[in-house]
Amino acid sequence: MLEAFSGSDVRAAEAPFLDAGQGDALMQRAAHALAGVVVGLLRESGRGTYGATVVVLAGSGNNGADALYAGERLARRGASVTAVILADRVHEESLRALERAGGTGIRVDDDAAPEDLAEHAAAADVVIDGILGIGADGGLRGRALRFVQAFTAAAGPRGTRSALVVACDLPSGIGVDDGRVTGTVLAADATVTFGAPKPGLLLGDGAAAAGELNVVDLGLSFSSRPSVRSLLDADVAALIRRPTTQDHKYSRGVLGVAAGSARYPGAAVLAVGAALATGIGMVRYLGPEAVAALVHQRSPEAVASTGPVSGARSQAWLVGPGAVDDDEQRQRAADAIGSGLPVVVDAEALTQLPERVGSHVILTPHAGELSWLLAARGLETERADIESEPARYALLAAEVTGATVLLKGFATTVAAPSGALFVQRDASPWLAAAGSGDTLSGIVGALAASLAEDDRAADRAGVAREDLWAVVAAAGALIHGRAGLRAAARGPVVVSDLPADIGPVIADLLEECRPAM
Ligand SMILES: NC(=O)C1=CN([C@@H]2O[C@H](COP(=O)(O)OP(=O)(O)OC[C@H]3O[C@@H](n4cnc5c(N)ncnc54)[C@H](OP(=O)(O)O)[C@@H]3O)[C@@H](O)[C@H]2O)[C@@H](O)CC1
Ligand SMILES: [K+]
Repeated sequence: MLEAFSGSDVRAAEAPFLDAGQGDALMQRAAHALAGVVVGLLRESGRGTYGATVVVLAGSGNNGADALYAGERLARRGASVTAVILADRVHEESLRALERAGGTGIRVDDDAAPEDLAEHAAAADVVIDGILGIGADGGLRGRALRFVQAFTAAAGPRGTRSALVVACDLPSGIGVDDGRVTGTVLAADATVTFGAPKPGLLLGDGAAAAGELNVVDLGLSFSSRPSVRSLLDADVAALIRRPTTQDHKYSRGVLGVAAGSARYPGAAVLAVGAALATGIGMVRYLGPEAVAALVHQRSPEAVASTGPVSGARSQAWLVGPGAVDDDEQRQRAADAIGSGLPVVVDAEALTQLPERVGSHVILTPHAGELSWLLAARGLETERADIESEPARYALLAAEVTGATVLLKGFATTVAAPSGALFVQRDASPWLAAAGSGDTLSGIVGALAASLAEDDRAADRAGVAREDLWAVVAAAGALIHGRAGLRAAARGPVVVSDLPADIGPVIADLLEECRPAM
């Protein structure tokens, strides 16, 4: 699991080392790891370190020092290293170390035009961004801002430029703790972050600016809970409940699905198909006969009924997808939410939510639905506000409803009422299509049903019991995103074909994490 800690948490964790006089040792470890990543990237790109041109951008703080010491190491391996000092002050010892190793330092003053140096940097093999680290306060300003703008104009945007940009700790210009980019940012191809990822590397525009994330373990220990977490494959594999020889269809999990309506029958087909592909013992479908007939064409194993929730024994429920203008589906949604069982509440069923529920109720709104949900509780917000600060509003919604909130988007944000926050960025942009959310809710519903009676699930996932449903939702987002990526490798994603990719995604996760025999 990637666990991000705020800048102040990292400083607190670092304090005992500084008190013990080990600050320089930490810095050297950071520089060593940073240089190692640069060497690896140069090797991968076929350029090699010897003779490579490297430009180190150095700000006034220790972030600049890390980058300069990394430059020193690269100079010792034969790279031609130039440091561009973009502040009045610089960590002098690290600059001298670089110069002793054969590198050159250039101090940029306020009168200097940054264009020529920016062109030199744009033509380099590697640019190391040591302008701002966790000491960043607001967006880039002054000389650093002018230089980054000139560099971007000369080099072109990431993806088209020839120089590889490697961010030291974090890309300069992102909010350390929220990932917000209010002005200019130096988007990186790779980020080497020290001690722990910072929240800004997992959230919003900051995550996009970070490129490939490398986390360097400095042996820091944290007393606080992480601000944000992202599940990795091994976490999802550990969470998934594998069938045993003792299992039968009921013990593997039964998901009740009250989805679809005369107006939107397809949502039921998509949700049921995705749930079955995720791997459960049974789906009980509740809804109109005509919709059930359609569900059966695609998923003949679903057990269908037109009856109420009370007559359909399940371990978890999924309510809402496509259930529009249908009083019976509305009633089923209300009953399922009140059942005490884990329940995924999507789309239309969000209107059935009582004032307060528990974390076993998993809401899956998009930004527009979340805006409505908050407004219904007296909290007026624009959809655009939610899109620019998804974590903040998902947490707010979890706090005021008591539910687990999965906010849909390219990055999926999951907030628990405890304040725990998960972000998953596993999706393909091709997944932004009608019906995609129905498949996501089916996956999350299936995971919830299979884990509802599994007392060890939270331990396996490494989270507090109260945050289990947030992990389940985040795991669903990972599986959904991976299925989308798999499908997109063949071309534009057809959502009704997505279940065919869910099974192989789960097989890959389990295979990769199979314990050695
Ligand atoms: N913690 C750890 O475990 C370890 C930390 N390590 C490293 O230390 C780094 C943190 O170093 P740090 O504290 O010196 O802060 P850092 O970000 O380099 O510089 C801040 C200075 O920049 C300036 N400035 C601020 N905002 C600005 C803006 N918007 N635009 C322009 N300038 C701005 C401001 O200076 P001022 O302008 O006030 O003179 C401020 O003082 C950390 O990221 C990691 O790399 C590792 O070595 C090992 C282990
Ligand atoms: K940086």
